Amino acid sequence: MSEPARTLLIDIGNSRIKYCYSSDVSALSYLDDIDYLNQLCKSTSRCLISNVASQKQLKYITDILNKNQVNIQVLKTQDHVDNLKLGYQQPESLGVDRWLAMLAVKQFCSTNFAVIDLGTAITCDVVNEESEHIGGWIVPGFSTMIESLKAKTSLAHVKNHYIADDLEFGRDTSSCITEGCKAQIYGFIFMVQQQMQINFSQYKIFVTGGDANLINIDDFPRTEIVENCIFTGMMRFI
Ligand SMILES: Nc1ncnc2c1ncn2[C@@H]1O[C@H](COP(=O)(O)OP(=O)(O)OP(=O)(O)O)[C@@H](O)[C@H]1O
Ligand SMILES: CC(C)(CO)[C@@H](O)C(=O)NCCC(=O)O
Ligand SMILES: [K+]
Repeated sequence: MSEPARTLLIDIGNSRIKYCYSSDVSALSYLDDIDYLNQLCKSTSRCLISNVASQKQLKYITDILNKNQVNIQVLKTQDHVDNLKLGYQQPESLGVDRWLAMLAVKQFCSTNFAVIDLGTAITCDVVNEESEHIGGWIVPGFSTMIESLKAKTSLAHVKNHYIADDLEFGRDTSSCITEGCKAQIYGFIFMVQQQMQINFSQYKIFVTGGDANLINIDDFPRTEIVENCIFTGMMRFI
């Protein structure tokens, strides 16, 4: 029997490329060697792409897909999909990853919500019960904070291995950095919570992204982790 038709989903993130098939969005892998895409093309005829990296990066990937006769759809941020009204004056300038994360959460959440993506950048986007995107925040992500701290100080030589399960005060340079940057993320989430509390009587907060495992979610009421938000959002276009 031939394999069922399935679509390849590719998320070109700021620092790495992830992919999965529409048959199982939870089984995501990292495309560390882009040329491996030639292998992936053998089991698909269609591909959806979200890209927040460079056009050059996107072209490299679409060239491989075209060569393998895979049908490509590059997703672009659009206003008024699934009734979601974007808060930007120029909606198309809102990152497609942020838009897809909001569309993903809208699939299962009908109350006011904030979605926080802990990636290379950390973003927060707030959507009310009327499906209006109120706005959001963009700050450096965990690794980005550490890299910029090292670039601007004489801490460049410090190796950062240790990350505590719960938030701790550091007792050497390395743990002061990792725990301190973790504390920045805790602070960010607490501020999201405070603003949600001020604006809404009912709300939920969802956390996603590569660094979601850094925080202890039990420390935050009304907050839960949702994995693979971007791919779940992409499934809307299958
Ligand atoms: N091999 C890796 N490359 C990059 N980041 C990694 C890697 N392994 C773990 N990480 C962690 O994942 C975080 C990045 O998260 P994520 O993978 O969601 O980012 P991304 O690929 O840039 O996508 P996004 O566009 O969502 O930011 C980094 O801050 C880092 O701590
Ligand atoms: C903010 C990031 C870097 C987060 O990945 C991405 O969504 C992006 O490049 N966005 C474009 C700018 C914006 O969303 O306002
Ligand atoms: K992100």
